[in-house]
Amino acid sequence: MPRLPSAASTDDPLSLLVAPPPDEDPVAREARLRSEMEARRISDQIDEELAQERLAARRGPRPIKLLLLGQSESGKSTTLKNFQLMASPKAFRTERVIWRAVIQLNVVRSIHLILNTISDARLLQKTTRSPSHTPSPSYGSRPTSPTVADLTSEHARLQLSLSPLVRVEEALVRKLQLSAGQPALDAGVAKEVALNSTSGWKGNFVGRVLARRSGEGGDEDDGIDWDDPNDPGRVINACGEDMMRLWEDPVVRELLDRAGVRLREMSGFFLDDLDRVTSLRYVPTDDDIMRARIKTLGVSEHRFKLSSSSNVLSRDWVIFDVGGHRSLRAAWVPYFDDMNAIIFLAPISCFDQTLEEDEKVNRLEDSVLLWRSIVSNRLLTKTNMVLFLNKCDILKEKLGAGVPFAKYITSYGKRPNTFDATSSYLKRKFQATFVDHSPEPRPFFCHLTSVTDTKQMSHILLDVSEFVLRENLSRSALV
Ligand SMILES: Nc1nc2c(ncn2[C@@H]2O[C@H](COP(=O)(O)OP(=O)(O)OP(=O)(O)O)[C@@H](O)[C@H]2O)c(=O)[nH]1
Ligand SMILES: [Mg+2]
Repeated sequence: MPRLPSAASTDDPLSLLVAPPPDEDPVAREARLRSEMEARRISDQIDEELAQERLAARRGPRPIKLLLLGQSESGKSTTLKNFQLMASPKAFRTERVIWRAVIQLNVVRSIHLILNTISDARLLQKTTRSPSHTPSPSYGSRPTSPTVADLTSEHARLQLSLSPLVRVEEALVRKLQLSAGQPALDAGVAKEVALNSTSGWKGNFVGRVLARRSGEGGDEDDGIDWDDPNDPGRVINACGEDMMRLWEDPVVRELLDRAGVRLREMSGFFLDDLDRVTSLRYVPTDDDIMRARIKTLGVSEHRFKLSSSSNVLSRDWVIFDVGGHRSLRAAWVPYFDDMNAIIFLAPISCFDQTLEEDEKVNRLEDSVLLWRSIVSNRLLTKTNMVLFLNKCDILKEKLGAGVPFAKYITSYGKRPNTFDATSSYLKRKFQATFVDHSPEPRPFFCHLTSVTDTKQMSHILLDVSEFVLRENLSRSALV
């Protein structure tokens, strides 16, 4: 068995070097022992100082922790994207390759919705012609559209020419879900593609793209391999003109209206940008990335440093993004402990919509109830609350198009159907809930937002960050 040399071992070069001289007299010996003791004292002192420094660095200024809450599609992940853009625009833009795939998926999903609506209408037309017809439950008691009869062979041609998009959709879903380490679902089965953000799908995706790029010498700037023969962008580009024809067709628009399919209000709507988005060399802009939609599963944690000219914000921040679907809300609770602030998003344009999870529940009502349960939660008594009354751009459009707010929110009564009046009314309602249900008095901090508007958000997020830091400082001064 091999033996380690002992301290006194004469063949250990280090022992030989530090050993006292064989002829050392008592005075020399005492001087040597004194200087060895002093050296040990200094060494111990240095060790102690290093240990203290390590401890202080570990304790550091604690990062500010921020949790994003709200129902599904309220704009949480979009708010996170704005924070990421503010903290590090360069890192944010390295992810354009992923968002390109997400936007392509959003586009082909919208086209499929249109094609399915046409197929349903044709089916309905056939069954209404048959003598034994009873109204289809999916169309309810809606009268048969006179425009169904206007569907021509050109529509049939478009349906056929756009059929390759089914495979493109499947390929995109597989690509994104495999990056997320999730089993790939059949694109037709999954109502909406959702990704488990805890598994770092963006990192996997970018990593694979970068690895392939370095192997094949692709484009250096945006991570997109323009020479990839399997790039879904090629089929999308080949179908581009027919997609535009389909979307701009008046008969198709009429069918969508009658079927209640309001594509412009849906998440991930890019059909008004088909010209650009289906071009062969399409690279998403920052604004496109804000509008791209992928549903969040699980909870993801994002760390970054914010800085400002005044250096007020130079702190580490950790932001937690969660899935807002009803089935995912129980996963929020473990994160309530030790949070400095919550940004709660309530999409106020949804006053005339119901939850995807439960079609009997009005979306705005769900937001108010959710807000009440968050502000009254005792675990969050010391947590600062920031409220974003979001999707103001869509609210303005809806009210401008004449959708009556009071029809859905009956307590609104006879007030004017304008953006100023409805948003002020909702702000008062949310504030009253906050004041009545908070266990302790807290400042009410609210913004009217359109979180897809990066310019507006850069100001709002600075304001929010300063508020959170200020409140955090005054709280720690009280402790
Ligand atoms: N026009 C407009 N669209 C918005 C706004 N806020 C969010 N969106 C869009 O709405 C969709 C849903 O937003 P997300 O940020 O993904 O919603 P979320 O709260 O993270 O949803 P879950 O992950 O399902 O919980 C995205 O396509 C966004 O681009 C807004 O203020 N205006
Ligand atoms: Mg999300």
